[in-house]
Amino acid sequence: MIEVEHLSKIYGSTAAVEDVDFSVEKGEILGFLGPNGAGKTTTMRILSGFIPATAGTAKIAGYDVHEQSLEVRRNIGYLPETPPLYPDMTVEGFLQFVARIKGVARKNRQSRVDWSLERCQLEDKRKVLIRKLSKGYKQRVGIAQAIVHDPPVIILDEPTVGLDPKQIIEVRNLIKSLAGEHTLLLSTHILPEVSMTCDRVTIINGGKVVATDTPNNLMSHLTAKGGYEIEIVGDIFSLEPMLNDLPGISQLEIISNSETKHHTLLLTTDSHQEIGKDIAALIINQGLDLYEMKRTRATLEDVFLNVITEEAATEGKAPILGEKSSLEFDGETGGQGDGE
Ligand SMILES: Nc1ncnc2c1ncn2[C@@H]1O[C@H](COP(=O)(O)OP(=O)(O)OP(=O)(O)O)[C@@H](O)[C@H]1O
Repeated sequence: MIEVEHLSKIYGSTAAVEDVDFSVEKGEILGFLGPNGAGKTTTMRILSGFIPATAGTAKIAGYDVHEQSLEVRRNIGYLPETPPLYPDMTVEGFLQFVARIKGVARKNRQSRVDWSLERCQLEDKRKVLIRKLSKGYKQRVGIAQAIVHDPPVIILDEPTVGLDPKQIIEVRNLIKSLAGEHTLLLSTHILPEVSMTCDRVTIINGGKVVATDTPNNLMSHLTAKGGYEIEIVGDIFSLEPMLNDLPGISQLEIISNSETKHHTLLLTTDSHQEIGKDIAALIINQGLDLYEMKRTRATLEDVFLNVITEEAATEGKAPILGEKSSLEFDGETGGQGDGE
């Protein structure tokens, strides 16, 4: 449904997007994940026909975004980072207006408007002026205007930015409910958003695609970096060398309280072997009290940092871990909503 090949956009001397390839299958939600300035908005603006690419091709539902822009506009619903709303119109009036300019036949307009109001849970706000709505409701109107002409492809640029945690959950549920009958491309710099919402994720950094896979596959590539977190009480002098000698353990960190003899063991394993029972046996045989033992696995954060660090290393650049600050690891930090 969305096919992007060798897409590039150069602004003067800045390559905002460089040789980007990805595709989105019918009914799928693809997350487009990257830190600020990665090239997400630029790619989405090219796909929705707002700006031309410098090189490469992009097709929406089989139509070339450059050569067949009219067909592309009919087949696409786009929510930019800032929704294009008219504050002095009512919700229903605005959706009627958008349906008209998007070419919905007069006889179908009211049913399309009613459908999008219902899908976005806006029915009781239909007569309210847009300027009187909370940020969360405005975002729903933004999504409603993107789907009112029933496009098969929906592109959403950072749809949950600035929403409070309750609004974030509501908008994510709405997005998930649109998949299946629609194909969605969703940009975000919030890591948990992709694992919660998307079927696959394309990671973009510095204008280039650095990985594409399902969130689970991306994480399982790093299972080798999993390990165990263990809480024990007792004397651990003889346990420490035994653990270090145990095959499959690549790293051992111990945080101890010498007064209470309470120790937290952080073990990193370097293989796919399950060695939990061997570790537990060693602890018990040493006469220590085992309070808690849990498996720790790679997270999407690890995947993201891993791929962008590898990318920087292969290009001879310094690792860009500093950019971590522009990527939210905790998606529930919005907090601008004015209540619903
Ligand atoms: N009109 C423009 N003129 C010049 N440079 C631009 C323009 N638009 C974007 N850029 C640059 O292109 C790069 C990619 O920007 P883009 O907005 O696509 O990133 P993004 O991943 O969407 O980031 P954000 O989440 O901050 O919007 C950045 O370095 C940006 O400064």
